[in-house]
Amino acid sequence: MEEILKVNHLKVSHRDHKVFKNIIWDISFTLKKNRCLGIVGESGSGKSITCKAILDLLDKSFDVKGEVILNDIHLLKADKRKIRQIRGKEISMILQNPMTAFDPLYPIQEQMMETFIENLDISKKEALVLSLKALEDMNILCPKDVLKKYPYQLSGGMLQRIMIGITLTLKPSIIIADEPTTAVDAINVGKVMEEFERIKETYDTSMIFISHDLGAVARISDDILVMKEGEVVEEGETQCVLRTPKSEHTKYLINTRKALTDKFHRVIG
Ligand SMILES: Nc1ncnc2c1ncn2[C@@H]1O[C@H](COP(=O)(O)OP(=O)(O)OP(=O)(O)O)[C@@H](O)[C@H]1O
Repeated sequence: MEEILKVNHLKVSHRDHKVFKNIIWDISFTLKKNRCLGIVGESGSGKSITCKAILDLLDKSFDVKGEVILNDIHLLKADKRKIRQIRGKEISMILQNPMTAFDPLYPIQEQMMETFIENLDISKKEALVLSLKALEDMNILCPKDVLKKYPYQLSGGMLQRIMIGITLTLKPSIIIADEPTTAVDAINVGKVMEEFERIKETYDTSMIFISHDLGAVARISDDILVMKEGEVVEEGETQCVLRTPKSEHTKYLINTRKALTDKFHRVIG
């Protein structure tokens, strides 16, 4: 299977005055074309830092070593302009909190149009058509009204679905979704997850899906990477790893998830 993104011996450390801390020890993995790689691990295991390091989104207090190769381009060696282009066109990130991705001062329509004009080099008229289509594709009701709203007038779930719509319109080769349901209310979590399943089925894209929720990762990913304290403790095809986990930590995550599900079933009878 064709590999689209290769991460080799990634190491990340952080320096705050005289305090030095290793965050990612030495991890390697690949994202295969048209597959979804789930990265699972408890809070603080290094999932977000790994993805930010890949996209050069960490500030100067972090030191990043190793190789990140996207279609033969070495991202950690590429100049800032090239990286910015890649972030817009090749790799898109869907963040934990969609509220932070939107500017509170402008209506959704203006922000969507600006993003499309900047990244797709199209006219205002075309950008408006695309904005409407992006919301329609997400099955968002009354899309014309939604476009007129300010971010604070919409729920976290709605904003995240709009974010997904924007991302899909840009047609990146890779989508990185970092805990995309964290800021979404319980009622809308299902809808956002359904959108991710639809992306997998319908679009020609490869995806990294990060979550501390093993259930969500199991539902969406083809391959899985289990992280603990900045290291990869297990990797492989998701169904295979979940059926026959080798690492004690994977077993622990599976049992924790099972205990939660059992409790839920007891509560709802
Ligand atoms: N800005 C920062 N400065 C210093 N250390 C940081 C910073 N951001 C994260 N870290 C540290 O890096 C480690 C990994 O954090 P990271 O955010 O990648 O974890 P995570 O697995 O994504 O957790 P979560 O599920 O809570 O988002 C943690 O020990 C965290 O304290």
